[in-house]
Amino acid sequence: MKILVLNSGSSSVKYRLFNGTDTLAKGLIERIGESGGDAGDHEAALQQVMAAVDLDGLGAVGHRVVHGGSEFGRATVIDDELFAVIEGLVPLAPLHNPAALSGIAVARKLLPDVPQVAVFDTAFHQTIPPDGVAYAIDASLAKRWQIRRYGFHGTSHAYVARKTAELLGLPADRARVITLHLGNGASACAVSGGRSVATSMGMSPQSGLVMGTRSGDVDPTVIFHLHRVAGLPIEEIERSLTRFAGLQGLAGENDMRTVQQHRADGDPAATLAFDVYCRRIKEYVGTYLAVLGGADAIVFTAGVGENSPEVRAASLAGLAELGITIDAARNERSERIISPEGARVRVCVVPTDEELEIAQQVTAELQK
Ligand SMILES: Nc1ncnc2c1ncn2[C@@H]1O[C@H](COP(=O)(O)OP(=O)(O)O)[C@@H](O)[C@H]1O
Ligand SMILES: CC(=O)OP(=O)(O)O
Ligand SMILES: [Mg+2]
Repeated sequence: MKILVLNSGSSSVKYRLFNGTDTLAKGLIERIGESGGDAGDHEAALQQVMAAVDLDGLGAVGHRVVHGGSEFGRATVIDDELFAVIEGLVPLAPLHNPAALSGIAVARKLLPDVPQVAVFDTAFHQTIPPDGVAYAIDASLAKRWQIRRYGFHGTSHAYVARKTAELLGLPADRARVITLHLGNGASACAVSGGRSVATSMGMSPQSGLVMGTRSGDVDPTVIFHLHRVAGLPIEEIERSLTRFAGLQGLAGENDMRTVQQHRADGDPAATLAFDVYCRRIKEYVGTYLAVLGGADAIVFTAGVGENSPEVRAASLAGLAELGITIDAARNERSERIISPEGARVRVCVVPTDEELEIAQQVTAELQK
């Protein structure tokens, strides 16, 4: 079946046209809404995508939808009701869900007879047990306002955990894998027998690891303090913690390649940013080793995870006592397995492929 996959991000749209698992066409429209960007807004970007690909004989459109709330554990065909649900979740994923909604709206208008299917970042994390999703806050408030951990990047964590188990010949129903998705957004996940049991992002894609422009974990008092003592309006605090935090906040650069260059040149701010970034990863690895009771594999993926030997080495340094070591030469070459022969915990580099995973989930859903 011919499937168009749309991965609409906060400022970009990635698209890929599949026939089965073969890629017929793909592309990226970047810096949407910025001066000199590829498109003025998401709608214009999606019109460009639709004009660029041959839509003849298309069987379905698969949409990456970041926030699906509590209800969706699998890919779901989009009708008016689901569209409204995704709209209702915009406050919980303000950087991401609006982009997906424009993609769905444009695709429905141009292709009214083609099924549109949503694949949610949150779906894979529906298996996290109640004690892994509840925040210890007033339970009546949490219930009324849907406050809980949802978790994100699920499509990527699911794909990479499965690929890792295949690569290492681990039994799919028992493998314990810690997946580290380090892209612009970044999150860690503990996967037991192919099911997510813990993840670092929470109610929104804001908590957990340090990211390009997002803070990751901070004490909530930071927000009260910035409001009450520093006098910043709440919108400005949100902007600061989502757009001017993370690597950007610490080093003035959101791109890990630039941070690494400045660090190599001896810039103290870039050095601190790199160290905070890697230390946070190590803290989550320790947490998930405890949650899983040990791990068969730790796997790095996405832009930073797949391409930065420095981040991989620093994040797992000093863990030999726990059976975790990295072979420097293998790491430098970004080989699939970067732990030494015979290591108790295998350390891997496995490229993610959210678009392929979305296409496969869409096919499975429509053939059900
Ligand atoms: N060779 C590299 N070394 C370090 N970081 C890299 C390298 N290549 C890409 N990256 C980083 O990967 C990040 C983007 O990851 P990616 O998975 O493409 O993001 P997205 O979430 O937009 O899909 C950027 O911070 C970029 O700096
Ligand atoms: C959920 C999320 O953070 O996505 P991205 O990494 O694409 O921003
Ligand atoms: Mg991404």
